[in-house]
Amino acid sequence: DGEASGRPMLVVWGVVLGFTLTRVLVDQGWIEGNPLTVYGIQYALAGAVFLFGLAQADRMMEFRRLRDRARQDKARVDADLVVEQVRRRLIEELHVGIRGADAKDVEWLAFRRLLEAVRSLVPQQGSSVIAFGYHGLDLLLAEPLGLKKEYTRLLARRGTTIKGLCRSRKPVNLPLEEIALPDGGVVPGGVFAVVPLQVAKPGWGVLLVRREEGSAFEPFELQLLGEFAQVAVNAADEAAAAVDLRRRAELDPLTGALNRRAMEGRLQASVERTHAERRPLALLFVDLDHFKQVNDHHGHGVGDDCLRLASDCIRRHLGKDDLFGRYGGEEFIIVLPDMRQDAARELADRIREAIAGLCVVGEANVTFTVSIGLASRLPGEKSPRSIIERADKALYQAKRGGRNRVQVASSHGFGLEGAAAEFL
Ligand SMILES: Nc1nc2c(ncn2[C@@H]2O[C@H](COP(=O)(O)OP(=O)(O)OP(=O)(O)O)[C@@H](O)[C@H]2O)c(=O)[nH]1
Repeated sequence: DGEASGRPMLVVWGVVLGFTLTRVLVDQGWIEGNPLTVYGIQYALAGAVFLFGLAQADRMMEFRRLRDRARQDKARVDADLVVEQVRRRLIEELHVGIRGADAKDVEWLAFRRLLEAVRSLVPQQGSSVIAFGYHGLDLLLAEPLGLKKEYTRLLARRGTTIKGLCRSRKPVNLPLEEIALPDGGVVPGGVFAVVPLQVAKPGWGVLLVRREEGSAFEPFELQLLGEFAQVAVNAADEAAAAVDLRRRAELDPLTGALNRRAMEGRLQASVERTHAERRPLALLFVDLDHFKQVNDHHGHGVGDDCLRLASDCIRRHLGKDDLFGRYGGEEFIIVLPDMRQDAARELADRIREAIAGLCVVGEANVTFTVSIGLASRLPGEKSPRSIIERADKALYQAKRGGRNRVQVASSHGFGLEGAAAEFL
């Protein structure tokens, strides 16, 4: 550039030099004077000054252009840096925040983190994540506090449109008019960035980001939202898979009951908690009667079916805080925290009766029964071992007493007879 603007100046200075020589020759009388030979030097100098000014203006403009471009580049780099920082923070938070979280909280936590991240990146009036059938959840709604109602209404009115847009799997702008409802509520309006979540079918999910009407999201914003949503979905998928793996490692594959190791850990915690809170706890030892005969007469497959049926039946009788584990081949333990002995006995009887009514349908219809030993945590008792021992003894008595019955353990001989029988 410098070379290009320098060339005309060189020519002009050459012309000035030429006219200076001509003037000298005129002054010496060697050539004839006329306006060109006498004043040519002034014309050439004026031209030189004009061209110099032009070149300077050019340089100035070029300088401004470069400065503006540098500013834009810096702004872009700064913005990219902010995006990367937020992305890194989101990944870290997802990694730390949802690992080890309760299985039921994993998705919700991941999407709350996502909403916080996009709020700091994309100017908006509010955002929410809505997902159906994701990881087996009916409906998952993560939204800023206090806006649950609005988003629920939005879903009721615009759910089909939003779901339809999710099919394209690409983030898009969706302008929506606000709807005033007869009950005084409103369905929020504005421009919505509809960002489909890549979740396994038949589930579907969307990140919705709202802005005032007339301020559509730029393509780079939509792309950013799509990328961040994907980061959160991946993290939620991984965390849910890890939870699933942990859960499976605790379950008995045949019956789906807790395996013995997991059961012992949970039982210990449950006994300690009820001891600390001075609450009752009942434990049932359940054993299938004459199970060897079932196996011998009908085969191991039918025996397995009996174990599965009995387990499903027991589970149907339990609450969400009760524990159910397979303790041995055909032995199960049921832990009923916060349940007094009377109630536990009634429950045990209901389970016994229900199992007696089961039937494995096959070549022969096989019915079977269970015997149950019941023991309660005694006041002051904080270890599961003695409770299991008592329940086991009671089970033995139930077997000796003719099977298909519930036997309540006696607390005699455990040195706790004197303690208040407050849980019994
Ligand atoms: N089909 C099947 N059988 C099992 C499994 N685990 C243990 N068993 C069988 O369970 C039977 C337990 O028999 P026993 O301990 O003699 O007791 P029982 O025949 O049930 O007699 P009582 O308990 O005295 O009523 C054995 O035959 C085991 O082979 C299993 O996973 N599947």
